[in-house]
Amino acid sequence: MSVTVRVPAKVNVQLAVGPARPDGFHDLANVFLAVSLYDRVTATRAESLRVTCEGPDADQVPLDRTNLAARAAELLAARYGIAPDVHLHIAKDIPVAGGMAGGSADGAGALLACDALWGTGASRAELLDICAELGSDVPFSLVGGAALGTGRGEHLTELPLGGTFHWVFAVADGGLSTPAVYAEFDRLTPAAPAPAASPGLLDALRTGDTAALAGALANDLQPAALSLRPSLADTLAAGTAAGALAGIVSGSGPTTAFLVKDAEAARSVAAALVASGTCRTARTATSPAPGARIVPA
Ligand SMILES: C[C@](O)(CO)[C@H](O)COP(=O)(O)OP(=O)(O)OC[C@H]1O[C@@H](n2ccc(N)nc2=O)[C@H](O)[C@@H]1O
Ligand SMILES: Nc1ncnc2c1ncn2[C@@H]1O[C@H](COP(=O)(O)OP(=O)(O)OP(=O)(O)O)[C@@H](O)[C@H]1O
Repeated sequence: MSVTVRVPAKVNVQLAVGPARPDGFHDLANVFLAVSLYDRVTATRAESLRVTCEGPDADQVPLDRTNLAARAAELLAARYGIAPDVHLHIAKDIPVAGGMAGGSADGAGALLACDALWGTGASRAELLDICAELGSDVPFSLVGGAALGTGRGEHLTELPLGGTFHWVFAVADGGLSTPAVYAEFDRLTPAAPAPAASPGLLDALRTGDTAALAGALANDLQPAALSLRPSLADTLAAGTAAGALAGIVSGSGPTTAFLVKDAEAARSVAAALVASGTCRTARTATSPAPGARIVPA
């Protein structure tokens, strides 16, 4: 018997970052939006815990116990006093180390798949608790849609969304380390103010107003990502020159996200980005997208 779960990537439409806390994390006002790029995690009973991965970036994914999918299985099994004997297969479509929460998606996906496979019957609150232990972005991968993350991003308030948003993602060569980007933020921002969500941005999401959302996109980690990877400025310029309403570094980068008017604009901006030679590839996607869901057999 197998259980397959589909889990979306995310883009941060606002990422307000406060000063470093004593525990090394940063308080955030993190407005997450799930987008229609998905990983699939399949859990199958096995003799022992094993992870495999397929997809264009599969060679960059660790297959040992550091994989967030493996860690999710171990945490759930430990909580219920069972052996984490499961084969987790990841069909990876979300760019790796791209600031789109790909590893987090696999953690949330494995958790939901193992819960169903083992019949543990964990409550939603317990699953969210395990997600928060796995990583700051993991609870949102379970929930999907749109949400404001506070604390280190793990405390979620779901947000209403009034329409469909069209995106183009320019995938860069190589990844950026999330801790390195936060450390660069600390170096560049000696006195960061307390983070707060922008009322204008929340209104734009609620009313589905693409132009207003384009004007409100904001990522406090963008200067740090650009400092570590200056060539991202060329990608941002190429996307806006091609007709995107706005461009932004996605989370800790190096993927850049472009908000566009409609599906046709998405196709032409993606083609122009690839032709510009400033990215490895470009993907189109829409919001909203649902959180982690079991795929019917
Ligand atoms: C950049 C974002 O993707 C935006 O959603 C997240 O804030 C990062 O979330 P994540 O990858 O799930 O991060 P975690 O696995 O929890 O933490 C990895 C590292 O990122 C830094 N980190 C992460 C979240 C946070 N609020 N403050 C931080 O400083 C810390 O150095 C931490 O050791
Ligand atoms: N299932 C997984 N898929 C991809 N990377 C994983 C996974 N589990 C652990 N990792 C490790 O996590 C690192 C970050 O990968 P990931 O794709 O999650 O980055 P990200 O999208 O930038 O994350 P975030 O947006 O949450 O900061 C990888 O370099 C890899 O070593």
